[in-house]
Amino acid sequence: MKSGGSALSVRRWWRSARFAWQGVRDTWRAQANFRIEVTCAALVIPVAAWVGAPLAPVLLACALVLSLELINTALEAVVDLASPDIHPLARVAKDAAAASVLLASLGALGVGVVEVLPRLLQHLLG
Ligand SMILES: Nc1ncnc2c1ncn2[C@@H]1O[C@H](COP(=O)(O)OP(=O)(O)OP(=O)(O)O)[C@@H](O)[C@H]1O
Repeated sequence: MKSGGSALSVRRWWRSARFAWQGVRDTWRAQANFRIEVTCAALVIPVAAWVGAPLAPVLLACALVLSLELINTALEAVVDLASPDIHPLARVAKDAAAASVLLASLGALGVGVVEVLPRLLQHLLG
């Protein structure tokens, strides 16, 4: 891990952003769940804006789910590297990481049900 150079270096920041974007692309290719979550976010955010729902909780919920899916993918890769064979600790690590995504997804669903769904129904029916 290199952290030298000025904190204000645009070149350093751009280099880090390119690596981060590569992580998003790798996860998009490898993880069907990530593709589903990105699709849900891309649908829900414009709908939330359209019906006048508060955008901050919706954006935060989407960011949380996608971020945890990226971390879950990173952890799976590290576990597969460190423990290609079956090991109880590898199972604990992978299951806990998967549980974090599940919990965030349930929270995001709750935000959608509380903040977006009633306004959407009002727009469509009212
Ligand atoms: N090395 C291992 N040792 C023990 N159990 C493992 C190991 N690798 C995977 N598992 C078990 O199998 C499950 C699925 O693991 P896998 O690596 O296939 O993730 P996945 O199906 O790609 O998960 P996700 O849907 O979150 O991407 C894990 O949650 C864990 O319970």
